[in-house]
Amino acid sequence: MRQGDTIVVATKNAGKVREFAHAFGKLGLQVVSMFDYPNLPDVEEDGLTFAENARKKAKTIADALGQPVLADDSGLEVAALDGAPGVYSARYSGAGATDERNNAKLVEALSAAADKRPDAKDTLADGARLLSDARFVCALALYDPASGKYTEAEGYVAGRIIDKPRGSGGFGYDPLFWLPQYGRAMAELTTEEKQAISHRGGALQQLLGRMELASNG
Ligand SMILES: O=c1[nH]c(=O)c2ncn([C@@H]3O[C@H](COP(=O)(O)OP(=O)(O)OP(=O)(O)O)[C@@H](O)[C@H]3O)c2[nH]1
Ligand SMILES: [Mg+2]
Repeated sequence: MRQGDTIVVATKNAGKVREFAHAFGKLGLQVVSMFDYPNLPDVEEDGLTFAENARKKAKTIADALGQPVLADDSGLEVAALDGAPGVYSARYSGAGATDERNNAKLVEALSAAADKRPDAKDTLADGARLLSDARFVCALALYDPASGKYTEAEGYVAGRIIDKPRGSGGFGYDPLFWLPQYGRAMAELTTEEKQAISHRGGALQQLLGRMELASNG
């Protein structure tokens, strides 16, 4: 990829588009997403892993457009829920899921069991309860239809789920994702700060390294 080039990201998530536009913008690359292309096929995200779904989204859209495409499949794994909602994070609260409904369902699911667990006794200064350990996972896949090859990367960030939302940045579960080492929720970080520590930022750093290696032969 060269300065001034465009990179296609196979996503319909405005929060992801914002984060990718920020990251690639710093490299002089412009991001376009599925919002910019009408008539693209729908991709059924039926994989059992983030990586599988990311590969499927990238390949379906890359084959349709006849050019390389990047896809992101990501989600939240909550320890007290045995890793749920995981690959179902976007649809956790069922048909017509929204970030608000997903967050409400998460707090409800955790609050019920929280009293029984020692790791759920901690509270923040404002009285918010820390309900469970959790992590965000992000799998990235870049597919090039000309070579038939994938370049892939995965990133993680650990935190804890709180029972009262904080901050207005980011998207999804960010207001409930407490970062003990920063003393803030993910939604209280700027895009720049989130990029530096997030699952998506980490995966992207790794992917860029692999793309450079690939293009250097
Ligand atoms: O608080 C969050 N901060 C993040 O940084 C983050 N990254 C992922 N998620 C959650 O996981 C789902 C992804 O599911 P997902 O990868 O299928 O994406 P999506 O369906 O929203 O869009 P698309 O890219 O598939 O079009 C999202 O909807 C969110 O609920 C996040 N939540
Ligand atoms: Mg999706």
